[in-house]
Amino acid sequence: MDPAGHKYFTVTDYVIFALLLVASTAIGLYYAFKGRQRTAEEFLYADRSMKCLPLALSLMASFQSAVAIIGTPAEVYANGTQYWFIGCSYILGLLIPAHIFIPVFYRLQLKSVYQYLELRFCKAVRICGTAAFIFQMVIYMGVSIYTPALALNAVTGFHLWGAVLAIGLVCTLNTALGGLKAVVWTNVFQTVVMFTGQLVIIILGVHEAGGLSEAWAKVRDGGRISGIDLNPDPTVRHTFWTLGVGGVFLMLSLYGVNQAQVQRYLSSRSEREAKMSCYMVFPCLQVSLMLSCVMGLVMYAYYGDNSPLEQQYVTSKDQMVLFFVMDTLQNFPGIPGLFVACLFSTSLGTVSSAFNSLATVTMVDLIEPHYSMTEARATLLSKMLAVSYGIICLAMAYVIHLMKSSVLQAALSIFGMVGGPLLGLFCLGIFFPCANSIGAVTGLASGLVMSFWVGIGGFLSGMASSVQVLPLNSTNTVPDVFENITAAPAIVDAARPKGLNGLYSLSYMWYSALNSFIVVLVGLIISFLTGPTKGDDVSSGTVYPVMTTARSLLHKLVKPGACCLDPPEHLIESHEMTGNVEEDTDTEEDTEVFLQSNPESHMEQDTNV
Ligand SMILES: CC(C)(CO)[C@@H](O)C(=O)NCCC(=O)O
Ligand code: NA
Repeated sequence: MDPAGHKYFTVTDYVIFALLLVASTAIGLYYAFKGRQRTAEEFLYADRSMKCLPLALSLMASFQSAVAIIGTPAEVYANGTQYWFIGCSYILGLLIPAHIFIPVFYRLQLKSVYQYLELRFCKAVRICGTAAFIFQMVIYMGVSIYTPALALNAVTGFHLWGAVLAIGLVCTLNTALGGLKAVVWTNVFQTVVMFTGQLVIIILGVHEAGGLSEAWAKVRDGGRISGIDLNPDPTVRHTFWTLGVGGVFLMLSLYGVNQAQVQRYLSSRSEREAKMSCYMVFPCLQVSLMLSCVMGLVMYAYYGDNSPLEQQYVTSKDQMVLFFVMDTLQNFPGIPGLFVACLFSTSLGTVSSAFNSLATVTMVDLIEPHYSMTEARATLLSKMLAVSYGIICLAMAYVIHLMKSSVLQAALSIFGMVGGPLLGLFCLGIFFPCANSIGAVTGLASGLVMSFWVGIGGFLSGMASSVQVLPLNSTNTVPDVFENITAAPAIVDAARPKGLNGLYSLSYMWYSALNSFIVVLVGLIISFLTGPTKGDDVSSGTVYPVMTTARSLLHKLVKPGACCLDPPEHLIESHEMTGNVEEDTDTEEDTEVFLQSNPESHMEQDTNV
């Protein structure tokens, strides 16, 4: 360690790190030459030929970046394992996309998820949705590129913008040259690196902390193992309700209606395969959550309350994990390099997946409907788009550099603030046949206004209150302007936020639920005032038949197996119309329910798109 507290990489570390970047680029190049990417369909949808295991890993990689690897342990170190309860939200957060969103989107054979909005409402709604998505992803990219670079810079003195540029360059190359197939396969590789890196660090870390039983005793005595917190107060940052229920809406906005994910569902060989991949995300996400939470515990077992932040080795809690690795595992050559590779790897995957989806929506939703062009032209343009977004996101990283906040909360807040209203918009279309276009646009606008009002209000009032109060009793809270004061319950009771401040101190985990609810509510009210859409006027296949499905499910519970033994005639017919019979030999039961409820709709499908 030098006087500035920097710890340095050895040659082995550099070699391992460099290998990661080279391997990621090589996979991109391989698919670039193998697939040739002659058509935009191939570039953006991998010719709709993907299998479910690589897709599942890739689905996970989209929204799992260095932010989670660095932010989660820091959260657990500071506030205990309460955050782990977000794992409960994965159940509904993945079941609902698999059984509601995937069937609707897959059968419409969409080119982008925003095309749904035009089919269901009108072109204006589609453009608003696309714009909101681009905005969300560009900010999120800034966070996920910047996070690993900053940590690396703070701890090893590695050049900050050098690291940012390296990520940007590798991802841009990958996306521009390789297309979706390359992105998916690099994602698979990166996920493996991520799991390996975390696992190795945990094992060695436990060893350094004095063995398993010693480590366990320390975290238990330090109060880091949290029991379930059932406090219904929505302003408490992390409780079972904010995480387990609020988290469902967060998950839906990511895994249900986000283009990056829907594009992966659509690229699979069959609807069944798409659903399976969504199911398979569940264990992968749980393992990943477990590893990052355990990492936080290991860090606590090693440092106790005497954190590197307090000893001023690092300046923010998001730098702690990497510092921990460099501090304890420097004598294991290559291990710091492996961990840095793991950090960069996860962010690389996220960024390539985002670039690819951004290029897709810009092409499909903003350019194609207005200008017609040849296939070759279109492919070239999608590649140029990937490059342009690369540059914009680098600029965004600089903006994030200027803001100082906890990266995990920043990323999840962005998902809730922009992803929440988008989720609301899709729910309005899918579940409420009466909603009309005016309602949809006004609803989306209200949701966005609400979200920025509460989000920015919360940010500012959090900043104000962190100046006044917080007599830190050294241990379990680390000051952080982006976090609500509710992190320290004792203080909150004394100064309970009132009026608007009550709204501002809403836990960021509720943002997605609140904002999507506002969109649906306002959307319905305006639709009724301006003349609700009549049932027959809704494009077929764009509404999920909630009541029919519920009734059929109920019926099946009473008479189990009835419909499986004796499928009605029209069911088989309509099945053929969807065009993927060869894959769907044993479709699950609820699919049949859905088909049964509106068999005609699928016949018109092809002419519709
Ligand atoms: C999306 C969740 C919440 C799913 O666990 C998780 O991946 C996460 O916390 N992501 C943070 C953002 C990121 O890692 O880039
Ligand atoms: Na990732």
